[in-house]
Amino acid sequence: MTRIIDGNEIADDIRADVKDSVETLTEEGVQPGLATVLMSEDGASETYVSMKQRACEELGIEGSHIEIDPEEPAETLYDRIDELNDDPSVHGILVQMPVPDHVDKRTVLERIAPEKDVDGFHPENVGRLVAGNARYKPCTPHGVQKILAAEGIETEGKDAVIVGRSDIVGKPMANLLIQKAPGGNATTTVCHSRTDDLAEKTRSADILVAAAGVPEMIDGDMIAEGATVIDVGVNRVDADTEKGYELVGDVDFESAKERASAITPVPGGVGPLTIAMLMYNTVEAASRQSGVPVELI
Ligand SMILES: Nc1nc(=O)c2c([nH]1)NC[C@@H]1CN(c3ccc(C(=O)N[C@@H](CCC(=O)O)C(=O)O)cc3)C=[N+]21
Repeated sequence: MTRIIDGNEIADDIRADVKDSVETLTEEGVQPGLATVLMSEDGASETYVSMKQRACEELGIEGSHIEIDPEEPAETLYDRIDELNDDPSVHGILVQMPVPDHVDKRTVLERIAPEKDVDGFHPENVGRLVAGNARYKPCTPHGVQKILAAEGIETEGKDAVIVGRSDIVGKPMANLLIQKAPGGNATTTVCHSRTDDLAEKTRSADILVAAAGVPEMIDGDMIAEGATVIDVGVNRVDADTEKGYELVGDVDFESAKERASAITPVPGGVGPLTIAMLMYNTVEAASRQSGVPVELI
């Protein structure tokens, strides 16, 4: 029987643990704070940012939110980042991606103080991750590791295939899976839009991570019998629903579940973990910046 992985349940356990650590910090007079910055009128981005703020509220993390009109000059965003860097009540800063075209993404990522970069996207933090000395593991790949651990899926010695080479999922996922560390030690292949014979590669996977951002591009015949399938895709496709869209993954769930031994659904798979790990990183940031130790698993 194929196991349908319940991401909400795994995220709940992590959030409970994070909440305990928030209490430890607040008892010591440290109120963990996360600032989110949105410079976009995109509906999906607005939804994700409000979900992050709601998660803060639930866990007792002080959430603050800044919205910048996407027509504003890039300097407005850079200035706000500087202010947040200098604000001791803010331990974590997240600038929701994507930013408008006239804003230089690299400048944004480099402007955030590395200690407050709870996304783990600052080049210093990327470098540390690659060197096996991560400060904050990027939320989505970290969440995928938590799913595999919670489900008892061994990575060591296994063939892991990632489809997608983005800076926020594909590349850090590959780095975590090849690390000489628990949740790593996998033989890791990264595929992308220029890969010859993608299906041949995906069929060789014991663990397949789909993170290309292309709706339902991975179907059952691209998956080995008994593989673990982790679907990172969150694609909004037009549909005759109340919201006017339907959320679909990068995996064709119906055909994939006939072959996989375990599979994450969309929604309710990786997404909830992304938010839980953001809370986790924020608490870690507050602990490091205050010197008050916490125990996070
Ligand atoms: N600086 C930055 N950091 C991010 O972490 C970041 C970002 N920019 N830009 C966009 C992506 C996307 N992302 C998601 C988070 C949660 C869900 C999530 O919880 N999804 C729910 C459903 C949500 C819905 O109903 O739309 C689920 O899969 O069950 C999805 C996607 C974070 N991102």
